[in-house]
Amino acid sequence: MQTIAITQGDPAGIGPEVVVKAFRDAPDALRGCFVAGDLATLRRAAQTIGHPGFPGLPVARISAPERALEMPPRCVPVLQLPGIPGPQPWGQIGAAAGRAAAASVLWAARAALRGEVAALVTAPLHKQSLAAAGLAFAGHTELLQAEAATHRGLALEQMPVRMMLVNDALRTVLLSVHVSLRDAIAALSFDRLLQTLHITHAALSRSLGKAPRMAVAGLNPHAGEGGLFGREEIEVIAPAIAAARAQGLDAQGPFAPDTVFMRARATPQHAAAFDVVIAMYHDQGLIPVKYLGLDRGVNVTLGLPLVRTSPDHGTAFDIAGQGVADATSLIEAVRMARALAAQPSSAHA
Ligand SMILES: NC(=O)c1ccc[n+]([C@@H]2O[C@H](COP(=O)([O-])OP(=O)(O)OC[C@H]3O[C@@H](n4cnc5c(N)ncnc54)[C@H](O)[C@@H]3O)[C@@H](O)[C@H]2O)c1
Ligand SMILES: N[C@H](C(=O)O)[C@H](O)COP(=O)(O)O
Repeated sequence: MQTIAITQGDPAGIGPEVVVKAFRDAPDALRGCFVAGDLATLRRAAQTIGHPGFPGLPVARISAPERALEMPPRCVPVLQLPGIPGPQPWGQIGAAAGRAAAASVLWAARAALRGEVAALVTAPLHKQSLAAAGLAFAGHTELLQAEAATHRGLALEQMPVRMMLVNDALRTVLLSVHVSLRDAIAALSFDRLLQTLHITHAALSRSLGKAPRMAVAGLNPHAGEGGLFGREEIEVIAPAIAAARAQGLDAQGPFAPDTVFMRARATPQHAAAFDVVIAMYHDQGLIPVKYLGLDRGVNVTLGLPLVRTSPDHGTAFDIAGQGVADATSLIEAVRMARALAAQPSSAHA
């Protein structure tokens, strides 16, 4: 069994406590996992889930990733990172919290790129704390892209990545992620959509074992209604789909964005018509997935030469430190990371 690094997340948020909960509630799934971060932060998190008769979980310092394999179930192994800031006030944006979250992700990313861990699972960080710490990345996706490009000696545009959100009913891949809606519309181009289709096709062909049926959502209401409500479908989206089809990909659309997710959703009564929906911007894709339940979704970065998954929720500052946060999404992220890492080629997972 290989080891998986879990990043601690923002110490002011629910990341550390969902991590310790996952070790408590899913010891089999968490076998071989360890936390890259700060021991005191994880010990404080373990206290949040203690109650009379259950004093919390043991949190043990390990000296190297492979030591995680020797840990008994329901013990949280932590690889203490040098210089990482310790516990921070719950629910507050801060530069020290951003530095701590970033240190954990950077360590885990580099370990994964060197092949020292099989995958990384990232607990949520707060993007404003990351910015306060002086890191010019919108989130994990952009930071990991930059680390991977540097590791390979490539320019950023030579390491294109995409965000995929998955639950048991839907998959969606986003054309653009953390940009304003105005910039997202500007980012829609023939090349970017074609590249998104190729990245999605490559990743899902590996994980599904067959070419994915890809539905492309329109940008405008009713996919433009024949040009009455916008021309992007006619001028950009349809030509990119046609080019992808000519290259042998199973891409269809553009479909009306308000109904394509319904058609792609798998239910016990209804087989999904598509394996994935390509969404034209962040909220178009993420609202349908998150609306089905934050506990069910997993965020996977496609295009990286490493496996990275994450829960689909954020730092939830409103409930941090109370021990009430649901760890299901993190547990699902660990299961998915293990499955992706076990594929014959996990590159561009
Ligand atoms: N993977 C990540 O690092 C990640 C993912 C999403 C958001 N974020 C960041 O997190 C910060 C806060 O984002 P937000 O407030 O928009 O979304 P959020 O997901 O943190 O919270 C939205 C709502 O869902 C609830 N919630 C979230 N996770 C929960 C859980 N595990 N159990 C129970 N309730 C839960 C919260 O209490 C809140 O009411 C932002 O900086 C955002 O960018 C990070
Ligand atoms: N857009 C993601 C979501 O809402 O789930 C989230 O912000 C995470 O982004 P990174 O994986 O890039 O941190």
